[in-house]
Amino acid sequence: MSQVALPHDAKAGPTKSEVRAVTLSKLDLQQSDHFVDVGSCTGAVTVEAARRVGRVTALERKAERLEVTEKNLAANEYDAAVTVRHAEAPEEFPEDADAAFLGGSRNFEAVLDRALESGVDRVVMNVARLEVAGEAVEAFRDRGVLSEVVQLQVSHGYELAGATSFDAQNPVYVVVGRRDAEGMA
Ligand SMILES: C[S@@+](CC[C@H](N)C(=O)[O-])C[C@H]1O[C@@H](n2cnc3c(N)ncnc32)[C@H](O)[C@@H]1O
Repeated sequence: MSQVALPHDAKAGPTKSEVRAVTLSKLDLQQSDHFVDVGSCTGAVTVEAARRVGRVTALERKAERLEVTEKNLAANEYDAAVTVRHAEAPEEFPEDADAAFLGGSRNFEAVLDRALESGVDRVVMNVARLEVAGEAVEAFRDRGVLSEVVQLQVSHGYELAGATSFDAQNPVYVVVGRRDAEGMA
């Protein structure tokens, strides 16, 4: 399938394609999964997941960003049944989810609790701010689901004086939780 198209922009997104690639591999999505994207914003992760699983629920607390999710979904091909909801999680978090991505950090401990109650066995949270990353790691560890913490730093090459130089993006912490976690590998 073609690359994800994101013709519509929103502040705070998108999760960059390289970061999405790692995030999705850690989520280990299966066709039978019901996947929940908390903080869908541009819908970049929603679209990627909708190409891998049978059902997706996208939650976004900001109405104008949820509209961007919807418009970008319309610009892409996917097979999943996708539900988009204007809600601040844990509100509206579905009761039969299998895997979840927390791209937004508001209420994240309550969201994590709800996700685990709902039956999620894979959950990934991406965090840019160091202190929040520390809190996220503790929250995952306290619930016995901390499996991995990956720090990603991506730089993109550009041409400079006939050679290649790099533009660095901010680091991202990818906190990976699994129900069967036995602590960090
Ligand atoms: C960094 S952006 C996520 C980017 C998104 N993954 C993308 O690719 O465009 C975080 C988003 O999460 C939303 N958000 C934060 N906490 C939330 C919550 N508890 N429930 C729903 N949305 C939330 C914010 O409004 C924001 O749009």
